[in-house]
Amino acid sequence: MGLMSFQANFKPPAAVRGGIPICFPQFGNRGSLEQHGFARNRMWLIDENPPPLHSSDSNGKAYIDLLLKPSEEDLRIWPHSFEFRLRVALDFDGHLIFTSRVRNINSKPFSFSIAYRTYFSISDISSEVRVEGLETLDYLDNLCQRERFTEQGDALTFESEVDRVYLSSSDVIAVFDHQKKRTFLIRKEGLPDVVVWNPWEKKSKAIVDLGDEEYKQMLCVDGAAIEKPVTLKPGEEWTGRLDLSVVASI
Ligand SMILES: O=P(O)(O)OC[C@H]1O[C@@H](O)[C@H](O)[C@@H](O)[C@@H]1O
Repeated sequence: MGLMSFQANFKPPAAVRGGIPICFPQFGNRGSLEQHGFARNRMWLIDENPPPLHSSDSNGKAYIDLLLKPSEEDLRIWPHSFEFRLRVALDFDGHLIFTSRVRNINSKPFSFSIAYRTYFSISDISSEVRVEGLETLDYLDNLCQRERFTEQGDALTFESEVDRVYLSSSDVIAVFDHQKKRTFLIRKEGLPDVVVWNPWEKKSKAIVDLGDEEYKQMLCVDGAAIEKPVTLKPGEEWTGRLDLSVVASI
């Protein structure tokens, strides 16, 4: 379901162009950190003994638990101690489920943004793909200095670069691919916003780890919490969940 660029660079600390990098604790350049925050550029540890999750997050699934804690260097640029636990699970029906838990282990509150940057592999962005679930929503357009607009169309189709944050969406979004006769379903909890990004022709040429033509076969649709950052008091924990699946469509 996911796209991995043929030009992707797998050498840390660069983020990988494809898959599902996690943008945390900042989205884009809305803060002083590197673009999309540092989490996607770090090595996560395998969490051998995570605090228990709800049984529905484990039963009948294959899963791995990952853990990110800030390094000394991270704390210098973002002085907030946290534990970010991520469970990546696959169930028998092919649902890929990401359960994130961010805990404040500091003595002061902090706020963060998060997005699961999800690269979907599609047949052809300009003729075969539409996104449903964003109709009538307000969005911030990154191509117009984050100005706020309201989505007018019935479903979102694509004919040029798109870089938007849709606000307060429903918890199910669908990406239809007519040629491949399949639909990606994005179900989310705790993630009110949805980012839609495709760099289109000109910008793709400027992105070194994306082939010049690869924008045609990719679409990013990210479950996210951006407009209203999440604030955690000392000891508090936030949970967010993203469930991705594919169904056949006509
Ligand atoms: O190249 P990156 O860091 O993965 O980001 C890709 C794009 O992600 C979008 O969400 C940003 O609004 C763009 O500005 C950015 O170019």
